[in-house]
Amino acid sequence: MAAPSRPPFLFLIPILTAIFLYYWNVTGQQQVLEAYLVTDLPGRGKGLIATRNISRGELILRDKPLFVFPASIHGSPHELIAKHLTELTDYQRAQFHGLSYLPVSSEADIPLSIFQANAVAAGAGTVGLFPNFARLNHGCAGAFNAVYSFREKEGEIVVHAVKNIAAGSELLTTYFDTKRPRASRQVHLLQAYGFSCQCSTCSLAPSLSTLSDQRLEQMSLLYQRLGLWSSNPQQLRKGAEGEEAVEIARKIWSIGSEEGYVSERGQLAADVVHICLAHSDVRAAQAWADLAIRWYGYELGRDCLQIEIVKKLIARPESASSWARRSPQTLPGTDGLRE
Ligand SMILES: C[S@@+](CC[C@H](N)C(=O)[O-])C[C@H]1O[C@@H](n2cnc3c(N)ncnc32)[C@H](O)[C@@H]1O
Repeated sequence: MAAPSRPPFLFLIPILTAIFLYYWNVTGQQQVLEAYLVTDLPGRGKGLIATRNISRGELILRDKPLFVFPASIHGSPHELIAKHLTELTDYQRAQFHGLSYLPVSSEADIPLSIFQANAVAAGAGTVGLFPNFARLNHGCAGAFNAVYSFREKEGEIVVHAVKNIAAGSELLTTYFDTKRPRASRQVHLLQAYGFSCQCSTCSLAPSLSTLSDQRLEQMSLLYQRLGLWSSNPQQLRKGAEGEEAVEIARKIWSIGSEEGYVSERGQLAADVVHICLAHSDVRAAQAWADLAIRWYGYELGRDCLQIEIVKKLIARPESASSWARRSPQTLPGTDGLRE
């Protein structure tokens, strides 16, 4: 009996599959899907575990909100949440009800408690509930390895790795500014989120914890001093001047490296760009701009708006609002700063 003839295009199937898988990998789509799994973790509900090594700067997840709210509302938050819930699909409602919440005195309070335990800022004056992102647990100071940011244009939240993360490690973001001592962080986390933090920074031995507290407090004070800098000479508010201001930024950077606190660095470097431009030092401004672009890329993604702004600024320094507003000075660059 003659063998049934096979359609001539069948041989294309494995080739097309290989091309598809290659494209899937190369574009990073697969990486986004497979970078983590959601699992139960003892004493912390659910959390995200890396399923493979993740490199600093990788996009870990992106998420659309189930719904968003104005940050301050006039009516009853219960009613507003109830209204939003009726507008969700069954699947979305199940996602919402599956999220964690703080202890409540009555069942009717559960939706609000879910919202309070999980919602985050979603642009100016707005908070949103992002169902996949909401599974991300918290780590303080040197313990968190991922940061989130809201993309106005896409209306979604994105999470990027700010450290290299080994397969099997938990992905942790930070719920608030943890540049403060352990005791104060613990009080805040217990009140606002109902847990006693056991992250690697909170679990340091007492002597190391004291050193960590000192570093974090110092970082915070230095940020305050840097915040007093103004490009406008009429607004001298006890702020550090030129070289001193840049040295403060360098000190913040170094303490951050020691502590393992490697966040907000894109913004820090971008602030120094303005200081350098105010003192007409384009060479130093360029060095800080390079650093800002690199760190914004890690923290917010290489396609973020902040990078566009820095690039435009450094391409036409004279167009900056801070340009040459202070006396010309040669300022410190970025040499010797550790990653
Ligand atoms: C936004 S949710 C995070 C996901 C949550 N674990 C879950 O099961 O859906 C916030 C809640 O997670 C828990 N959580 C977050 N970080 C934690 C940590 N480091 N240690 C213990 N519990 C934590 C707390 O119960 C907190 O109220």
